[in-house]
Amino acid sequence: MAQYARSSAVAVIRLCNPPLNALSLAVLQALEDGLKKADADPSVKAVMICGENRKFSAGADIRGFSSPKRHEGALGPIVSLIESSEKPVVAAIEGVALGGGLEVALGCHYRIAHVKAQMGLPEVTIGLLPGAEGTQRLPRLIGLPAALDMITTGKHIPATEALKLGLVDEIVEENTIEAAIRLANKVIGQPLGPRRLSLKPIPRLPNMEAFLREALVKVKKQARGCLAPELCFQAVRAAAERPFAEGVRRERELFQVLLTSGQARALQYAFFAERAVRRWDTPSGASWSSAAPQPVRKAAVIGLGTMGRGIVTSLVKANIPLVALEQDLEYLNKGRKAVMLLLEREAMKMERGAQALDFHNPARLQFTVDFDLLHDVDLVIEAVFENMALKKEIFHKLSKICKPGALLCTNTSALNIDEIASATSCPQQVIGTHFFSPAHVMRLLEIIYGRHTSPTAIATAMQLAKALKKVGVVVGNCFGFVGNRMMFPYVQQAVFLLEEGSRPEAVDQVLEDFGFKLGPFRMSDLAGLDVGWRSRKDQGLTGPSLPAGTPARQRQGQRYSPLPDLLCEQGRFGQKTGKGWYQYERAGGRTATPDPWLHSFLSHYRDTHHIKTRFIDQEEILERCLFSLINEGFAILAEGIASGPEHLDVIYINGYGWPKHRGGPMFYASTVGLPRVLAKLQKYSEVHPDVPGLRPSAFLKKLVAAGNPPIKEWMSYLSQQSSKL
Ligand SMILES: CC/C=C\C/C=C/C(=O)SCCNC(=O)CCNC(=O)[C@H](O)C(C)(C)COP(=O)(O)OP(=O)(O)OC[C@H]1O[C@@H](n2cnc3c(N)ncnc32)[C@H](O)[C@@H]1OP(=O)(O)O
Repeated sequence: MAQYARSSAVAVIRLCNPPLNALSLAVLQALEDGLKKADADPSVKAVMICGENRKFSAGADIRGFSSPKRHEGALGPIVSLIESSEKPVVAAIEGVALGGGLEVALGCHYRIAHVKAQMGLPEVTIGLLPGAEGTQRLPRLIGLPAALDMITTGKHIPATEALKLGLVDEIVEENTIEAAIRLANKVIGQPLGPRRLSLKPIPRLPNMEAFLREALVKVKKQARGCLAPELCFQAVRAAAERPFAEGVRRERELFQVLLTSGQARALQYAFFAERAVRRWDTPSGASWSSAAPQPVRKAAVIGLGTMGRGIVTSLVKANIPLVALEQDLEYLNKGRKAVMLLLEREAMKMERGAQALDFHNPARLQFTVDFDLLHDVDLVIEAVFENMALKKEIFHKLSKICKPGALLCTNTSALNIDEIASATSCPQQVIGTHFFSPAHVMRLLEIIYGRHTSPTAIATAMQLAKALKKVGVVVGNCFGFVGNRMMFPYVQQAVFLLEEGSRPEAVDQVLEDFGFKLGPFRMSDLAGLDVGWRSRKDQGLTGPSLPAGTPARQRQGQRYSPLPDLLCEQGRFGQKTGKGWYQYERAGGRTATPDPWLHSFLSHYRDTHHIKTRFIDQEEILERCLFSLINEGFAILAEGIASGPEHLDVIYINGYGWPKHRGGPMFYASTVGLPRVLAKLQKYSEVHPDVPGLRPSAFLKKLVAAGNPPIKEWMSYLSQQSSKL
């Protein structure tokens, strides 16, 4: 857990807990033992702390925060012990020094880092604060503004920036350990007082009060309901306003508040969920552990509309040579211009600058209308209009032109992957890659396997997600896949609530207060109401193919709301037309304001259809929208479309703006309690028997009958069911 060795007068303590030397109780104990041994040995004149496998430490073992043997009180005293050592202690930072790992380094008298090392205090991202005196030491070392920024955002900073901030004393390009031992030998006998951060004053700012006031406003705005950033702020403020020991006491109090808040548990669940979905499997037995990805040396994107442009940008940023194809020169030139603009912007944001992206080099990014240029690519992403016939035509062409083994991906948000694959002679190479808009920004990549998709194809798509710095989530093939399928009942409830008496701004407010970035109506206006309208027309739910005499508010015996169709018929497509569920300052405007026209339109609609208006409270809005979404999640799990609740949660956090501090919809259901979710669905379903989305799923009922087991056990109840069949 920590090795103790000697390099002449320097004691070397190496933290060992692969892969990232997380500070478990055992590691902390071994570190303390090592420090005491070095202290007791008169032949030891200095100490060097480093990590096994060229990684300093990724911080406290996150699993420890929810284990009965909690370790949160253990690290602070060890950091103090390091600092108070009468022998100089040098931290040799390689790989990562994060959270408690960086706090250990802050206790050391000197810090030396490898040029490629990353440092940070990311506790805020898992709902905590740097509770081992980090909120008190860091501002004393690098000043209040930089410390506040690091602690409230949790960002990782590269060693070069750490050097500029004064966080490390030196960076090295070669052997960090040797350099640290040299430094340790050099500083033997030098006074340690000035190196003890707890004794240093915080560098004063000209107007500390004003700085703190403005910083708090910024932190609150960014936090949107998440507690940790504000409590991190308060801990840092204590550093600015109180002596060290008092600041430490305040830090501990705030840490306890966070630890028991529920948000920390949700965020830590989300941390591990994101890692768990990398270990994908399918009901047919394909799995990450046995499937190997194919290399992607060259790719192609077909279609340079909004999605295609973002996808091209993403691939160029990942340094993958690319052919971008459009149907004709007019579309190609328009698409090329837009892509170049996006890439210029991205290059400006990136540290390495435009040249490193190399997008002006035709060998790296080629625009064409010639399908034959796709003959040597390893992977194609089709991102054309959401139209089955068009997609099938393209895939038929691709299976003739592309080299054997090339992966054929379709960017679709709902269409049947098997039907698209049926147009090819190689259905095993066809896979869905559902990007989210804007595709170069959004982290989620929903990866959909069809009946014939090979394990290699899934592994390659997952590898692609990683190369694009996205979170790939593997799911099965059904209408809307996971994300949109769960979204349908949610949006449907939102619209039904308008019919019954609510307003878009009231519904949005409730869901935004819950933590969504955008409520359902603001989100629909942003995405464009015409997208769903087109899909409903294709499904025969509205438009010319709707049989004459179909009741306005019913389809196949189920409740249907024509409200979104009626808005589209009025040309109200959302932001793009300046009017939708809200009005905007102009077509393409982004500032939504409640629209009196819409309010009177709703009143008139209710009158026409003899709907009695009633006041709908916040609880009902929240429950009907969220519980119907969650209910669909249980159906998805039962059907084997996703292999665990984490998949649904990762999709919702990364693709649909679900508040991460609530852990995703399925985790949220587990915190509400499944019996309550079931009871509420039963209640609403009784009032609205013609709404299938409110009818509790059999799997939810089964889990409740089984006594509301913890989320990590849910899936075992499904396998029990199938083994009985
Ligand atoms: C006791 C003291 C009290 C309070 C103060 C201290 C608090 C803390 O230190 S809280 C922890 C702060 N640290 C972090 O939040 C860092 C978490 N880790 C990461 O962000 C990433 O792992 C990484 C950027 C360091 C590396 O990313 P990557 O290369 O993609 O590797 P993985 O994320 O896949 O990680 C590999 C493997 O390690 C597990 N892991 C990583 N960090 C921790 C950790 N701190 N505790 C426990 N486990 C950790 C990670 O889950 C992966 O394992 P699995 O695939 O099995 O999940």
